[in-house]
Amino acid sequence: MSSTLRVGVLTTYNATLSVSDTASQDPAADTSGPSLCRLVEAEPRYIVEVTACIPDDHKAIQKTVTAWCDDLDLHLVLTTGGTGFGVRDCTPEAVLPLLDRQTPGISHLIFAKSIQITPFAALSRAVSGIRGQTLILTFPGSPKAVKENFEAVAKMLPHAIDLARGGTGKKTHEKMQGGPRPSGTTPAAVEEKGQTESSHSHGHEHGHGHGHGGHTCFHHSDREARTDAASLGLGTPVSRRLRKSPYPLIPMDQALSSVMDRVVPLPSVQKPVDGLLIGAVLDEDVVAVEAVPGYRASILDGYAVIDTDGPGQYPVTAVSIAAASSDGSATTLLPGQIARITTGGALPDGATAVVMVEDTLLVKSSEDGTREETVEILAKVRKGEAIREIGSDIQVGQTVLKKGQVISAVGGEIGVLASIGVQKVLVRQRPVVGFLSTGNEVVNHDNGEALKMGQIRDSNRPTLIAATKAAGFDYFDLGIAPDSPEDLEAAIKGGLAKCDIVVTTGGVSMGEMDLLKPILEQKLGATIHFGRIMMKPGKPTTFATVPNPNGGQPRLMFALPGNPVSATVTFHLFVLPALRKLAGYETYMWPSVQAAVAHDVRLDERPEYQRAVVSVTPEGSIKVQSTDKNQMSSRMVSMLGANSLMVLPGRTAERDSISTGQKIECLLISNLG
Ligand SMILES: Nc1nc2c(c(=O)[nH]1)N[C@H]1C(S)=C(S)[C@@H](COP(=O)(O)OP(=O)(O)OC[C@H]3O[C@@H](n4cnc5c(N)ncnc54)[C@H](O)[C@@H]3O)O[C@H]1N2
Ligand code: MOO
Ligand SMILES: [Mg+2]
Repeated sequence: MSSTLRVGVLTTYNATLSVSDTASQDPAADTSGPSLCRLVEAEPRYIVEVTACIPDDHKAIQKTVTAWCDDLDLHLVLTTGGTGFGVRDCTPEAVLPLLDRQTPGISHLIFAKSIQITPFAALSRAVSGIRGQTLILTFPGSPKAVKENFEAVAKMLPHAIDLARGGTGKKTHEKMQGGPRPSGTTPAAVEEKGQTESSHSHGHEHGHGHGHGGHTCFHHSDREARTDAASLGLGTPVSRRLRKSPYPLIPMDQALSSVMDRVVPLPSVQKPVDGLLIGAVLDEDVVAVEAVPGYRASILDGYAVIDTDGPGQYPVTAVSIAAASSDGSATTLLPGQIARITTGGALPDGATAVVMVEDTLLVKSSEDGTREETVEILAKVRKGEAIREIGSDIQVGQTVLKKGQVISAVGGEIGVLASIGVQKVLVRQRPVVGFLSTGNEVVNHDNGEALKMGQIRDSNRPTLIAATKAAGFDYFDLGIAPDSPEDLEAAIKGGLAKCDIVVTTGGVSMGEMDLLKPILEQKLGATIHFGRIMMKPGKPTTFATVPNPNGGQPRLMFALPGNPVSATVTFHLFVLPALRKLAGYETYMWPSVQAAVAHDVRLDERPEYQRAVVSVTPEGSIKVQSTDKNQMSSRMVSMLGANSLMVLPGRTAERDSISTGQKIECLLISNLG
């Protein structure tokens, strides 16, 4: 069993609730999804890799659970919600047909524990089982029930997961037992012994004490018990929105590998050798089928000689000016003869060296004075001197370029390919990225009109498009979409049809107009791999994979935060490396240097990517300076002149700043200043 167990947490909610349904509910209460994530991640062996919050919809539940089991091959899928008696509660009905095998023992164990706490546990219709190698448990929709249910199975879960994946479960079992398992002890029996009493709260999926003096109600459905039941759903009244993000705050390195592990380089195509090839990554070794030079060529302007003739006066019997030979053959030099030759001219057969004109004297010219007839060779020359032999630059059969090599803008690769007559090469397709700005307040930066109260100019799209162009990638400008589900869905779908990556900015945080996450999950069938990162700026950065409307590899979707600096920084940290990997680059992350900070830097509680200028001092050391003391994510001026992002760790009790002169890692996102 791998050391980390990858978990998916699916929260379902009733999207048809009206505002009045929430009247008696405690809006500050936690939600079951985030509670479950916290419970799971309290155990270091688990990592919540994906979460989703979707309506109580049979098909939507099946789609998500199937994708998590079959595509993501998670170890464990936990659902919360939809297990009660409510008319819309359909999680068991959705999940049951997906199971290859049911695990009634686990369901009974949960039931046995829950019924000790409240008789209303009898109203849970939760199921559990295995699909492929993934264990699936369905929990009710209240945080308390979720806690009790999870605690009921917590000790046994790793063992169950191990068995579901074909393991023997021996290790886990021994660990649980504090030693090797005595033969004949069943996992269930072990579990019973290992259980601790969970707190006797009354929280269960069908109603309890919030605001109602402990009322319990048999017929209440799952949704009503979710006293916290706000949601991130579309069409859900703001009063019912989630008050805590259901997306776990994951560390940056996890977010980066979550993205990069899902980026598969694009297929390859034959492309002509020309300037459009710059930036492309070769997907084949290129072997020379022509030699360079293709004939014995002179390096100098002078005389082709036979070295053994030595210094002396010789008749000039032939001329070789660099040009194609009219009959395809070379002239022949006999001992005692020399030939006039220019740089690049073909050597006559028999010539063994070239003497430069500066090392000769004219002895006799023709009668009309136009031709050299006799020339004196002043110095001795060595055999082979000033001759480029056939293939001395590139031999036939030599591998000149390697698969994976980038066709640089410097010119070397194009030059070599051209010199050996290669007309087409196999290169990775270049990805295309689409940019969509979102927000009712956002207007085109160049519309020429004065801004109305509440409007802002779209700085994100021009910024990201410019950075994309500079990196040599193609893009589609998808314009601006207002904060309406229909407009956003249509604009993103348009982008997905023609772009390998779609990047949106705005609408990913906690506001009622922040619709990107629910649209991705509920309208586009996307799998959100993360929705929040422990970083500054860029906390709500969202990454999803979306089914490709044209078939093939899923599309990648980055829903970046709207704040301009957050959008720009996360674009550099995630999108450009993803584009480079898609394009086949083997090195796709930014290079970094250690630089001494030129001033004290205060640390934020979140690991921070501060905009900075890295430079080389006259003494040759590398220093770094923040661009701006006030590094707010809305202040685009903090990007001015930045060539680097300082990688600052989060503040700890031991360290709250970096002192002047201390070295810090800096990512180089542009040339050194
Ligand atoms: N209750 C909470 N509120 C916020 C949180 C949070 O955790 N809880 N996170 C904050 C953080 S951090 C960020 S970053 C932002 C992200 O906001 P959104 O991605 O939802 O973006 P919007 O709300 O649409 O816009 C934010 C900001 O950016 C301006 N904007 C949007 N698009 C553009 C554009 N194309 N060009 C220029 N400026 C743009 C927009 O007008 C807003 O001022 O959320 C915090 N809130
Ligand atoms: O994380 Mo946000 O991007 O700070 O403003
Ligand atoms: Mg917002």
